Amino acid sequence: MPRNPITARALAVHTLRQIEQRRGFSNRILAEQFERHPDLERRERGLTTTLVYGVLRHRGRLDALIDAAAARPKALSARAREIARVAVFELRELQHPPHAAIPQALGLATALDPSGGLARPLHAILAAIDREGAALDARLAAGKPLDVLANRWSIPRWLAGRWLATLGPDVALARARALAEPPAVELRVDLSRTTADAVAAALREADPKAVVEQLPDQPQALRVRGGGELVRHPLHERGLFSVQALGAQRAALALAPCPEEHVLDACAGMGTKSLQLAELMRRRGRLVAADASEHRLGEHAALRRRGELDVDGFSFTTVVADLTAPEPQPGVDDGPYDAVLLDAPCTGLGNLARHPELRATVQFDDIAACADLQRRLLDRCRARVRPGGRLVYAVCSLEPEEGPRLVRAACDAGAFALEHEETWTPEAHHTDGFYLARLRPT
Ligand SMILES: C[S@@+](CC[C@H](N)C(=O)[O-])C[C@H]1O[C@@H](n2cnc3c(N)ncnc32)[C@H](O)[C@@H]1O
Repeated sequence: MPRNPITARALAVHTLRQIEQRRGFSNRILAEQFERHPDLERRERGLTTTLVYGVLRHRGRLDALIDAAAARPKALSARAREIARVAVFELRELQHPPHAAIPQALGLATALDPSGGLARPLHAILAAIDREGAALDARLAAGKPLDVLANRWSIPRWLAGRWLATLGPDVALARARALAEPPAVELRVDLSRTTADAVAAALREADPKAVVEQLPDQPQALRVRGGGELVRHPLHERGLFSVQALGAQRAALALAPCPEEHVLDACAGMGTKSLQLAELMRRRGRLVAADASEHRLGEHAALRRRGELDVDGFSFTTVVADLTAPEPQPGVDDGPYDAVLLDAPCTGLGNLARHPELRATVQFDDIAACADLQRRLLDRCRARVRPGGRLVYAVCSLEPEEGPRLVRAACDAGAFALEHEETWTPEAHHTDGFYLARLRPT
């Protein structure tokens, strides 16, 4: 007999457990699960994605609601709590009717424990939240600012305290609200080979329900909602667009590499910005993409093909190197560069909407640890820029120690002159948090 296909709710619970146990990136673990269930229909994949990201974004609030409704909240096993979180998210955030959300959750609980020992307390919790959820949510939204940020908006308490101190309650609350929203997919169009109009038209044709927005002051950018899995689109396969957040798109633009220049993409990772640098260089000159992770650089073979980077007059090399090392790194230190992009490793705290699992994994001490690594990378990368050349320092975090404070300290120490600075915030720009600075070594 054919096995029953897995349901979206069951797969969401399993994926959430995996993300928590492996402390992994949500997008990678979800993609891995979809690969294991290739027969899952598009609609079910969509619901699984909504449930996984929604529960991660609202976890603090869902737990506060469950704790308020449960007779013995500590008695819930980790899996039972995950089933409850999914159902409460459906009831409170998606406004799914109880007759859809509750029996599904009870079915999962009964499959785990056929005696009903799990389903009975779960039923009591969900019935209470169905009856009183609006009042419970109103209570979470009405306390002291620190409690509201932590309980209603699911910001880790230590981070909520920092935001209140540095941003004040209004901005902290606006940021937390913005980070609770599912973000649109942002795309960068390769303007050296096509136009934003042409890509927008192709996306609308592929999915007439997709909402594709062009941004007047960012001609390379598109913002898409509901367009399905865009990385499967043929134009993505040809490298004519890349998935990249708006602020991140600005880093290479701020560096403004020219054709024939010698450019270093320090911390190139999987190469999204390397491809953009090549586009801006019109595929002429020399581009070195370096990173400590051989695994991440492994993506560059596909990038080379998608981006048509193997052309006469353009040298694109990929180098595994620790860019903090004091000794010269072969393949990287073969001459000073006209321009260096340092897209530094960071806490990722600007990305809490797109990577909501970071709410649970990033800790206070990580900020100082990242800032220390960033300082060493900035110092070594400065030595790689030719006199008169330029460096763009960028991070997807809005914590001052990783961005403006670090850059100011380097400028105050006489290492650089600050030429340009940009900060992209979720509350003001409806995108991921991003900071960048263009610096001239002095
Ligand atoms: C923010 S990610 C880069 C993302 C990439 N630029 C992109 O656009 O896809 C930071 C990168 O820094 C790399 N990294 C961390 N420590 C490093 C070091 N000491 N030397 C070189 N690269 C390092 C990580 O492997 C990671 O790929």
